[in-house]
Amino acid sequence: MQTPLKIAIVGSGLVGSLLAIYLKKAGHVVHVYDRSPDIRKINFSGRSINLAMSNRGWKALDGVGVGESVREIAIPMDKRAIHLVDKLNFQNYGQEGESIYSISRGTLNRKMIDLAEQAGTEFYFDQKIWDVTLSDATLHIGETERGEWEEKKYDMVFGADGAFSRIRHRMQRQSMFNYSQEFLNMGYKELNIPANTDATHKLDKNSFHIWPRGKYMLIALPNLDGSFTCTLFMPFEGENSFESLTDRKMVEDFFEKNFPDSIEVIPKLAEDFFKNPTSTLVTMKCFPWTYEDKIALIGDACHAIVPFYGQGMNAGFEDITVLNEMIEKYGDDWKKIFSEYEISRKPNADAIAELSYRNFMEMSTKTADEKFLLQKKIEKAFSDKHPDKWIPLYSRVTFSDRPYAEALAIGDFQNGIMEEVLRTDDIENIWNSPEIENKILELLQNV
Ligand SMILES: Cc1cc2nc3c(=O)[nH]c(=O)nc-3n(C[C@H](O)[C@H](O)[C@H](O)COP(=O)(O)OP(=O)(O)OC[C@H]3O[C@@H](n4cnc5c(N)ncnc54)[C@H](O)[C@@H]3O)c2cc1C
Ligand SMILES: NC(=O)C1=CN([C@@H]2O[C@H](COP(=O)(O)OP(=O)(O)OC[C@H]3O[C@@H](n4cnc5c(N)ncnc54)[C@H](OP(=O)(O)O)[C@@H]3O)[C@@H](O)[C@H]2O)C=CC1
Ligand SMILES: Nc1ccccc1C(=O)C[C@H](N)C(=O)O
Repeated sequence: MQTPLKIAIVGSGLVGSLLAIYLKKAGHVVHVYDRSPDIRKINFSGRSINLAMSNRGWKALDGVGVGESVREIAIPMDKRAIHLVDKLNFQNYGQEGESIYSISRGTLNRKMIDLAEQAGTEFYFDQKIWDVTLSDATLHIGETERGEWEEKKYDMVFGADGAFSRIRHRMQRQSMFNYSQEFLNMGYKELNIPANTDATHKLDKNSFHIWPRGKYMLIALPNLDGSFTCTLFMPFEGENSFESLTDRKMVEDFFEKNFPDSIEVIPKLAEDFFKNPTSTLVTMKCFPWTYEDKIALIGDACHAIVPFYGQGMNAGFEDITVLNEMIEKYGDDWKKIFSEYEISRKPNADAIAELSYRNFMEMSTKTADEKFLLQKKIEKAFSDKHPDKWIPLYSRVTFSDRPYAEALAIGDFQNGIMEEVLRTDDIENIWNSPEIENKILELLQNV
């Protein structure tokens, strides 16, 4: 146990509420503030309705003994179901028994807040934090940005307030604070595939469904009630864009032509299309993440990434695992804890930002390419035979807890080898031969 401090966490999202449990168990007084009403008392209407959870997320949950109760609300997806215009392909994510898990954001967030409260955390909802005084960890809270503010002083403040963090906003106004933000020219819109009348799923429920169409794509993740949440990713402007679909008929014709097998399972297509918002996608990077032993950013507040690897929450949960490792190592030396935490996490946050960006291309274009599926088969066959010599990039990111930066570097090296292997004559027929195995073994020597 550390010497007890009075700690405020800004943001009762996924990261803030899990962090609260960890800090409470370390012996601190923990207050969590959120600008929104208590998510347990309202109909959750947020975006990105379900999330894919993988190893790093589970590790952080298991670290405080809450993984089991979250597993109860998770649906395993062991493969991609790739919907081409005229056929359906499948691609396993990992080895037998390895899956990513679809979880409802609302249900998960409610559960985490319940668990944090049971652990002794105090929550304050409908409390907007507009500013923080870095030197003495004082929060400035009020109804409106221009109205009266109340001050609340703490020993330490964590900014877990998401991609548009106010705590980070204050840190940005220091010299030597680096910051960048980049919006994609692509947005997303959520649609719904309802359950069958007997509450079964209309598509295979243990697959992550993808309709890859190059510059745009549709995905669907299963929910416990038999429905799927679909997300359409598409450019804002130009041909095949949100801007170009202006009436019901255009939307229906677009889906009929491009996602023919989705039409019959999305009954309220046009209605949902015009009712639901088109949301933006942003990558945000910054450094440092901490100020003295007073303030620390965590989760999306210090590394918002595009969602295409399904790793944003997982990376935020891993921040907590690493912070906790530093707490266990350095005891009450918070300056050391903070500096080791940010040094350890920053290169990995940058690496998963890059990998996430690249994964759009993999999902929307490569999954529709037979050569790519062949590459995956070769990698799997080789890795089954030589697990000590080859772990595919996807598995390093998703099914391991090795650093993201290492996954990125090794993944690039492996990709160079695969490009060469795929250039072999008649590779379509000899991909599983000793010749190819030996070629890979040989290329692996050239480190
Ligand atoms: C479309 C989409 C799909 C995604 N899919 C996945 C996925 O499959 N897997 C995955 O791992 N990740 C996914 N993510 C990323 C994931 O949603 C985020 O990484 C995760 O929610 C970050 O959690 P957080 O707690 O840091 O921030 P948030 O969840 O944003 O929580 C921040 C909280 O802070 C509160 N807040 C903000 N400002 C203030 C303020 N000034 N005062 C008080 N409170 C404030 C907010 O109300 C909110 O409750 C996806 C993201 C998107 C956009
Ligand atoms: N990486 C990404 O591309 C993105 C990730 N996310 C993450 O997804 C999750 C769910 O997000 P969700 O609840 O839908 O978030 P929202 O998009 O609804 O954002 C929540 C609040 O942030 C403020 N905000 C939104 N857009 C901007 C902007 N461009 N500049 C400044 N402030 C802005 C708004 O505050 P106000 O009302 O005061 O203006 C808004 O109410 C969160 O984890 C979030 O961090 C969210 C968006 C993009
Ligand atoms: N959750 C997501 C949200 C949006 C886009 C992709 C995902 C993914 O999880 C992709 C998955 N990891 C894949 O590579 O097939």
